[in-house]
Amino acid sequence: MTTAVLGGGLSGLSAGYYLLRRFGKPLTIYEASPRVGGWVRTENRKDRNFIFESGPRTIRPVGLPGANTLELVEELQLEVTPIRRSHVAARNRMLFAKGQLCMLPNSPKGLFGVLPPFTKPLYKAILRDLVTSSKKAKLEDESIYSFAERRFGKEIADYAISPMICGICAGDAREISVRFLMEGLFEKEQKYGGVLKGSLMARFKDKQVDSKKEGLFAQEQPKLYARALEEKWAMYGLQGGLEILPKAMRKYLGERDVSVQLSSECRNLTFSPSGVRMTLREADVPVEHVISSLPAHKLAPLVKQQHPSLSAQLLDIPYVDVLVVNMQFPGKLLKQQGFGLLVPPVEKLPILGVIFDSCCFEMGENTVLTVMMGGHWFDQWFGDRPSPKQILDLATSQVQRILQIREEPKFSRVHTLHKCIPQYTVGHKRRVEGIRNYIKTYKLPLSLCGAAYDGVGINDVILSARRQVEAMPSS
Ligand SMILES: Cc1cc2nc3c(=O)[nH]c(=O)nc-3n(C[C@H](O)[C@H](O)[C@H](O)COP(=O)(O)OP(=O)(O)OC[C@H]3O[C@@H](n4cnc5c(N)ncnc54)[C@H](O)[C@@H]3O)c2cc1C
Ligand SMILES: C=Cc1c2[nH]c(c1C)Cc1[nH]c(c(CCC(=O)O)c1C)Cc1[nH]c(c(C)c1CCC(=O)O)Cc1[nH]c(c(C)c1C=C)C2
Repeated sequence: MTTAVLGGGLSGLSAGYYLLRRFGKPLTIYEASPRVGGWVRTENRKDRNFIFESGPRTIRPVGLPGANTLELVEELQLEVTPIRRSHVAARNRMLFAKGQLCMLPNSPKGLFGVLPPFTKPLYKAILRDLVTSSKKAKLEDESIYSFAERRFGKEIADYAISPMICGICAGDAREISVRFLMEGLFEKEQKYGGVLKGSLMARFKDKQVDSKKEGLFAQEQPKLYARALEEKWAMYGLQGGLEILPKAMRKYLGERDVSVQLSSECRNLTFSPSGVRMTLREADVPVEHVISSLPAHKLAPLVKQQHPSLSAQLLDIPYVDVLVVNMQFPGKLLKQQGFGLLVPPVEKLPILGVIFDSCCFEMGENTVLTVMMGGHWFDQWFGDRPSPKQILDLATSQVQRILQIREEPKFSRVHTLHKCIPQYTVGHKRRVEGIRNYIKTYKLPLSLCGAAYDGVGINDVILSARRQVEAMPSS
């Protein structure tokens, strides 16, 4: 079968990897830009011993999706930089709220004291879940904010859940589906009438799903995953930065005669009983099957001519813009060590959070920080399109205020990431089912993977590619 993959981000490259493994060639990946990696982009300043990441920097080695990524990392023989659970970057996460930097609890003991910005011990929120019955009619979906407020109270919704949502999808918890982050908890509540009750009952009643049962790994779990469990990794990066991963995937595929065509934007897809005609800038290419890893809003115009309703459904998945400002300061300037800080949206500040890169990874005598801004609130703060200098000045002044750093950054970068993170708003699961049902009903030789559908993290987009390849007919 001749197959084409659209997009050379992590999901498209993964689709190429799994297609090669399952079907062999011929196989081509078409990428619109002149590089692979999509949102994964590293600037490695070897000369000064620091790294700027404008996209992701860490991966979680958790569960089946985490094990799957580690299998790939192992196959590509990449050098990992583990961050163990005992590491300061794994233990310390902060909030900037009510005018102060607040450490989030990192052990069960922390649930019993009153830790700012919270005004009550956190165990009370858990008790509230135990005594609150699920009297409401059974819900198909709701916002993660309303779920958290219902079960744990407004304070938890504002100061724990809302910033966490910012730190994953730069979104507003009042709009994001509870299924995005808490599918398991939501289902337990709906089934057993409470999150805690549900978790306990499920231990006895529900079957455990493990990677072997799902048949993902032929023999046993990947060695690197076993190492991550044994060494208690909380997360990991890659030596040289995360862009090493897409670069290594491209090399791996190239060495096996898979063509990765850069600067090759697909402009239209025409479906017929014999397959798909892909319109590129200079040629039309017929193939039997297409796997699209494109953001939903980029795939929509390609199918609009023949399938306007599919196109409209794809456009119903919203995206947000994020501003990323990387900064380097000579010397060790941070008074508090940790992964970073998040700013709860109720604080109404112009930043979403700051990552302490030089705490996560060894960067010599440098302080490296990444400030993230915009997201759901992009237009509110940046609607009048400030210049890169104005954005840098704003980020610097926030960092100086919050972290009491007096210096100006020596090196910096400002990136505007347009429509970089999809928002799994209430009803997302239904929308994705609708899109996939349409494709099935019209028997389109099209599979969809990537961040738009089945999870926004690196593990999710790699696994989504694998699942789509496995679901393809064998001839
Ligand atoms: C700021 C930020 C921080 C993040 N941090 C983390 C993190 O810490 N941990 C984590 O796990 N995840 C993180 N993520 C998420 C992670 O980066 C994404 O899940 C992942 O990169 C998405 O990969 P993808 O292949 O699905 O999509 P993309 O990276 O969007 O790739 C799609 C590709 O398709 C190409 N394309 C578009 N249109 C066309 C066309 N018409 N024809 C051909 N090609 C086309 C694009 O150029 C692009 O290369 C972060 C994301 C962002 C934005
Ligand atoms: C402030 C903006 C953002 C920060 N990171 C991201 C945004 C939009 C993007 C992002 N971060 C994570 C993921 C992957 C989720 C997954 O499925 O693995 C994505 C897409 C990881 C992550 N980072 C934080 C949390 C709570 C998570 C979820 C998983 C985990 O618990 O490790 C915290 C966090 N993110 C940012 C900051 C400043 C921060 C906290 C201190 C930036």
